Amino acid sequence: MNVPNQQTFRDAMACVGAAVNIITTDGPAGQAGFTASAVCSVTDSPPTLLVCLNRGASVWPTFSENRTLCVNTLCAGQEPLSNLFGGKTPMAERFAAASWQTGETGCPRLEEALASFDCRISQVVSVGTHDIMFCDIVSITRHPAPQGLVWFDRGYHALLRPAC
Ligand SMILES: NC(=O)C1=CN([C@@H]2O[C@H](COP(=O)(O)OP(=O)(O)OC[C@H]3O[C@@H](n4cnc5c(N)ncnc54)[C@H](O)[C@@H]3O)[C@@H](O)[C@H]2O)C=CC1
Ligand SMILES: Cc1cc2nc3c(=O)[nH]c(=O)nc-3n(C[C@H](O)[C@H](O)[C@H](O)COP(=O)(O)O)c2cc1C
Repeated sequence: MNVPNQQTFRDAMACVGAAVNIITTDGPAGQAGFTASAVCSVTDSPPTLLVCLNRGASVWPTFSENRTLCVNTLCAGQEPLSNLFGGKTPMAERFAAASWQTGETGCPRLEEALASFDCRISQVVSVGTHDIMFCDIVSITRHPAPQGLVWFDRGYHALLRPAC
């Protein structure tokens, strides 16, 4: 069997467009957030998302202990915020760059995100380098921004949507 190597996999995945999200948490282990494209709807009954987090990331212990998170889906114009949460920037600097509300779980909810999903982590499955966090959705907030944002071909692209 000819198993593709890491670079072949990444080159192929670069063609798979995905929404850009900032995943936040707050709780006994403190506040943390990171940028994620590996977010997916699992089922609507009960409403459930999954989020994949590299166990080598500095934020991993915080999410692992808090067991709550908020998925904040970004709109066009929020690329600089995505870069801050995707880099090596200190946590206080990441959060200082935007306005936040506190969700029902205590997690920071990004004002003006296209959609925010406030969640409790129900299960965690480790596969290779990543943890798959299955998330029960506690509440949803939406914002009528005119353009979505996708990560495609290693860059950001705005998506115009009809009024909703
Ligand atoms: N799922 C993940 O953990 C992702 C991590 N990233 C991070 O951002 C950096 C830059 O990404 P790109 O500019 O898109 O170029 P890239 O060539 O590093 O990655 C291309 C695509 O491969 C996938 N990918 C990259 N690293 C991965 C990983 N460790 N595990 C699973 N899938 C992965 C993603 O779909 C990504 O868009 C990556 O090297 C990685 O550190 C980016 C996207 C997803
Ligand atoms: C567009 C984009 C998408 C990303 N998607 C993921 C992801 O789905 N899962 C993940 O573990 N890391 C992802 N990353 C990398 C994390 O955002 C980054 O490792 C995180 O900020 C932790 O960095 P730190 O160790 O400096 O705190 C992504 C980065 C970018 C720029």
